[in-house]
Order: sequence, then structure tokens, then C-alpha cells
Amino acid sequence: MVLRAQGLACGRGGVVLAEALNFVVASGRCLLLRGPNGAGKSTLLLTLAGIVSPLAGGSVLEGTDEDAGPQLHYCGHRNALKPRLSVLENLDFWAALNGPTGMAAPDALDRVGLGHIAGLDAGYLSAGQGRRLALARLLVSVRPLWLLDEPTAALDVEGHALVTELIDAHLDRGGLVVAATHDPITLPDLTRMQTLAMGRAR
Ligand SMILES: Nc1ncnc2c1ncn2[C@@H]1O[C@H](COP(=O)(O)OP(=O)(O)OP(=O)(O)O)[C@@H](O)[C@H]1O
Repeated sequence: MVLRAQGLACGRGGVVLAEALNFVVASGRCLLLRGPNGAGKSTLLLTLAGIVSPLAGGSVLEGTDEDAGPQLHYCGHRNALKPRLSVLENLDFWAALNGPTGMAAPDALDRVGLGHIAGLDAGYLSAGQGRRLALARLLVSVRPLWLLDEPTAALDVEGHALVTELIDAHLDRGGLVVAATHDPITLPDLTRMQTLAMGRAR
């Protein structure tokens, strides 16, 4: 499986943020989007997700079965949690919506360190706990392409390590990751990583 961008231009509000982007991300590899605030990293992720239309060119995930349904997870800045549902109910909701094709929800909560508060209303979660719950969505539904916007935001040191482990395990399974991040993410095997430097918006 390969994510291929060709002649891709993206922008918001009539401003071109990146243009003539050509890159390939193959199975088992992670592309890190780097650049200052406002460079267009989130916009590029939204464009790859199909949420924002490209201004030119495009991107395609090659090697997928057209009948297999959605092939990507988009994990944005916001955690998309329902505050009146418990932690487990939130994850069950996402598993039902995206398909319960991955880990069982209680196991996924254990994996991200939230098993002990599965019954707590999500509205009471700390910022980092909310981020961990958002990341658990990646585990309960199997999708090959992960588009992650600041996945380590609000996470503690162990949380940073968790993100690295989740990405690494996903790559082991042949997954692909594109992640916008200001924090360093260093995978054990550096040959799995590539970087796209984006410039400041004009
Ligand atoms: N809907 C919109 N209309 C107009 N401009 C927008 C819109 N959404 C984002 N922008 C602008 O697009 C630019 C790029 O924003 P984007 O969120 O992609 O940057 P980023 O590289 O992810 O930044 P950060 O590192 O701060 O997260 C910013 O200048 C932002 O103000």
C-alpha cells in the first residue's frame, strides 16, 4: 500500500499554504510534517483526509480494495469526546461508528492507560487523558492510514513513549502514518521515518 501525493497544493481561506508537493509514503513508513505555527501542517492533513479540497493535484492511497470502506483514521486537534458518556461508552461509540475491527474497547483503554477510569464521564478527563482516549480510537478500528495532528499534545513523558509505540506497532503491521508534530517523534528504526518541512504561510 502506498500513499502518493502528486502536484498537491493546499490552502485555507484563499491562501496557498503549500504547493507542488510530491511524496510517497509506503506501508511501514511514517511521514512527519514539520514547520512553524501556521505553516499548513493541519491543512495538509485535512486535505489528505479529504476534508479540505486540494487546490491542485491530489493524493491517493494505492493498493487498497475499493470495497473495503474507509481506509484512514484522522485524529485532529480536538478529541471529539462526548462529555456525558463514560470513557468506555465513548470508545464503544467510535468502534460502532468505524467498525469494531480492532482491539476490544476495554483492551484498548488498558493499552492507552485509561482502563482504571473506564466508567468515568469523559467530561471529567484531564487534557492528557482526553488525548489518550482519542488515540484509543486508532486501536478499536483497523485502518491502514493514520493521519495524526499533534498526537502527543498534552501528553506526559510516558504518553510520548506511548505514541511512539503505537505508531511503531502500526508500521509493523504494514500501516502508514502521516503526523504533524512540534514534538520530536523518534522511532526505533529511523529508516522508517521521513520528514516534510513546511514553510511559514505567506
Ligand atoms: N478556515 C480558514 N480560513 C482562513 N484561514 C484559515 C482557516 N483555517 C486555517 N487557516 C489559516 O491557515 C494557516 C495554516 O493553518 P494550519 O492549522 O494548517 O497550520 P499548522 O501548520 O497546522 O499550524 P500549528 O503548528 O499552529 O498547528 C493559518 O494561517 C491559519 O490561520
